[in-house]
Amino acid sequence: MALTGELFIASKRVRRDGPGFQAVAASTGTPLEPSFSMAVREDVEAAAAAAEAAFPVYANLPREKRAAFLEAIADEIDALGETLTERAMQESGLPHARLTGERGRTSGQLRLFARELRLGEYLRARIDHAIPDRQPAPKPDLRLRMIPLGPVVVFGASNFPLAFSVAGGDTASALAAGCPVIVKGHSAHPGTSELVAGAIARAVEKTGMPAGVFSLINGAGNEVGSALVSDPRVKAVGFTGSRGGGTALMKLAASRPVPIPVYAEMSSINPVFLLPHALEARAEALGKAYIASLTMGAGQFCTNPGLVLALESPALDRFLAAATEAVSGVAAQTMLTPGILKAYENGVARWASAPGLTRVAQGQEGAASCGRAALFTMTGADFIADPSHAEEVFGAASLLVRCASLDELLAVVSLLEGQLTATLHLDDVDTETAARLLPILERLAGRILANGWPTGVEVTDAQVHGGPFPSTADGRSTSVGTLAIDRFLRPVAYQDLPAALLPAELRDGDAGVPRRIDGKPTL
Ligand SMILES: NC(=O)C1=CN([C@@H]2O[C@H](COP(=O)(O)OP(=O)(O)OC[C@H]3O[C@@H](n4cnc5c(N)ncnc54)[C@H](O)[C@@H]3O)[C@@H](O)[C@H]2O)C=CC1
Ligand SMILES: O=C(O)CCC(=O)C(=O)O
Repeated sequence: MALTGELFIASKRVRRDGPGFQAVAASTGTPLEPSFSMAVREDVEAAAAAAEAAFPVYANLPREKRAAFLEAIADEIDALGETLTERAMQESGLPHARLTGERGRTSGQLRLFARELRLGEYLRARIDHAIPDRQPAPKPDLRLRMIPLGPVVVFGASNFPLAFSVAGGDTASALAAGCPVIVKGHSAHPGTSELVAGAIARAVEKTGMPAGVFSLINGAGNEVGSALVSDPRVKAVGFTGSRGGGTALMKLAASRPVPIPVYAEMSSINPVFLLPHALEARAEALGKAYIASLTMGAGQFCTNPGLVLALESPALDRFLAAATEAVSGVAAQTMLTPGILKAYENGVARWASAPGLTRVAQGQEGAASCGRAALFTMTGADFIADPSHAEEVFGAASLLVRCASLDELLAVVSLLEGQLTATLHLDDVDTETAARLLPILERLAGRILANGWPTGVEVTDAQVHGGPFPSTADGRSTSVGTLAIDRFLRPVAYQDLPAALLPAELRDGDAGVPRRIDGKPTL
């Protein structure tokens, strides 16, 4: 399937003849064909106008039609097969197996949202019948359901060119909610983006969706993204990327005449707690598993275990010895972009020159495009003196904090910012310590794991991939799993409306969706 380098405005290919840009092969830096069009102001305008025009039609389609559209996108993505995987490999430097899995995850989550639409539970339909003779005043008839917000802008993420990009979780959940989507493509993988955008455009055509339901816009710098977030027709933003980028967009969205929500997933160091008995029982195995999680995908996961906390003990020395040995054997890995590699190397250099931090191990050297894994340690007391080292170093670098006591460990935890995950390694005998930590971790993170590693996010109903700031902009939501749909919905109550004006799900009789009627759950 030949790439054309065009944008997609209202599901149609559009070429811009001005200066373009090329992707580069992540592993060699060699430019890849073709040249990609860069959007101009009119493209932002056209995409926003088309999304606004599509919104009332798309939002009010029967749920079954939107479900069929999501499934058609999934089928088109699956049909791209190796063409998609190979281009994503070239552009991202990520390995074949990872991208094959990510392709399946991408189509899988679209199908999961189709199921969510059919279930209808997300509508939170509620009916409180009127009581006209209630004293001292009659009770009105009230009915509630969730409705979509309006056009959504999604920023494709560099580190998941499929599952968090053009047809990734943000797009799938926004489309499921009934919101048209304008994607700001990531310049690191424009070919991958074009292939997926083509799949969405074909699904739009095949299922008869309004064309403005989808656009893909590329652009250099921040101009196009800022223009999209500032457009009054845009009603919400999904973003995965840097803390600087995410907070800039939050500020921009908050300073609009009509502010809008930004669901930004930004930085997280995902603390891992090695509780004493678990550490004693399996120090070496934990050390090895830690490094496997840390170095997966060159450490370019926001769920990467960037901080490990444990109490000083001989078992901790054994853990560290095993982790050190494992890191030393890790081959350098291609990083996503030269910018991300540079940011990683700067982060590692900052740690290496910081007083109190010791680099205990490095991975093997590699090509110029590759990042080397790195393992650092420091004491709890030094961390408390300078907690700035808790800032995310995006890549395969991690910090082990050796604490003198549980109180010191708790003092370290109290200095941490919001996290996507917190992990406990524990045995039965550690339960009391874990129980002390648990309420603290609930306040700290969106997902709490026991005896596992935080990388790899299962896409399910009960998933939370979110957490307090700065792991995300709004810890009340998740960007993975079916609850992600909530970000793009708002409740509307209908008081005393005649049945003919009510949406089907709120009329009396069997509506085929779970509802709460006069305080009682149905279905
Ligand atoms: N924690 C995480 O999940 C991730 C963190 N990162 C961090 O971000 C760094 C840079 O990676 P990128 O993927 O390029 O992220 P980025 O945040 O620099 O860019 C992501 C997207 O947002 C846009 N953008 C960024 N700042 C903007 C602004 N002020 N106004 C308008 N648009 C803006 C960019 O054009 C791009 O499309 C990495 O080195 C890493 O530190 C990157 C990916 C994931
Ligand atoms: O670990 C995963 O599957 C998702 C991680 C993620 O969201 C990210 O790295 O941006």
